[in-house]
Amino acid sequence: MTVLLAMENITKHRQDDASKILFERITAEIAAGQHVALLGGSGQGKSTLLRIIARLERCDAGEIALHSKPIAAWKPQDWRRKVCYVAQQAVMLPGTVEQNLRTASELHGLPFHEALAKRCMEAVGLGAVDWQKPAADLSGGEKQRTALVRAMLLSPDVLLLDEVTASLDPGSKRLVERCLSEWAAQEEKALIWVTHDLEQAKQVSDTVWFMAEGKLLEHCETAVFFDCPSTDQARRYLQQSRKEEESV
Ligand SMILES: Nc1ncnc2c1ncn2[C@@H]1O[C@H](COP(=O)(O)OP(=O)(O)OP(=O)(O)O)[C@@H](O)[C@H]1O
Repeated sequence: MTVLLAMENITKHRQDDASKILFERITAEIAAGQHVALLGGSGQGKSTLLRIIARLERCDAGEIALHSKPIAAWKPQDWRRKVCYVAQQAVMLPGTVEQNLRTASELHGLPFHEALAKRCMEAVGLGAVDWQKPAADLSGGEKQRTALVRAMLLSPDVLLLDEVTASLDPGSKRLVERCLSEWAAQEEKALIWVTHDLEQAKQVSDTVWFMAEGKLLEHCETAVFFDCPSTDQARRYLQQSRKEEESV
């Protein structure tokens, strides 16, 4: 297994109280083609960790490297092309859908692959969307999927997905899961999914990273995590999540 991205002892303090730790000493690696579900209760810092990996926020201590090269040795723009973050609330750039799809590639000096963009839009269920429509007029779920396609067109080595299907209907959600999983498998891309949907985590990941009490408490194969988690915290988290799912 060739390590693509490595984190060592990543620590972050709380933004509202810098004397308190949000999480500490997170050490983990991800390889090309590996699909991680990053799980944990609300407020553990999962999104913060993704944003640190995406270089949108700084950690307070620790090291991150991509292809064995430390983050500080990369130009920020090069890092952000290879490690893309898709937020839960998709942010559209001003202009049309087409401009949104084109701009990311152009900003990074990459050619725009129109045929690939069309295939990806179709694969996520947006084949009928008018590319000349202002992106601001898309629905929340359409913006979310357009943002995903925009990120995939950059062909990042690591795609960071922050609850990206939370606003989608079940059919669109399945399309996105399938599209991302197939794309990642074909291209040997690494995915890190933050999700509260345990069924989704089982389906899309081969590895679970579980955060609780400010630490990465479990780091194991997905089946092992769900069948026999090794910590009480993970057992409680799974029980609680299943109860919540049953009550919906
Ligand atoms: N920009 C910010 N300014 C201040 N506090 C923030 C900011 N972003 C996150 N936080 C705080 O950091 C903590 C961790 O938030 P984060 O969103 O990373 O957790 P999470 O595990 O992803 O939560 P959830 O599952 O609810 O999305 C929370 O207490 C949150 O309020």
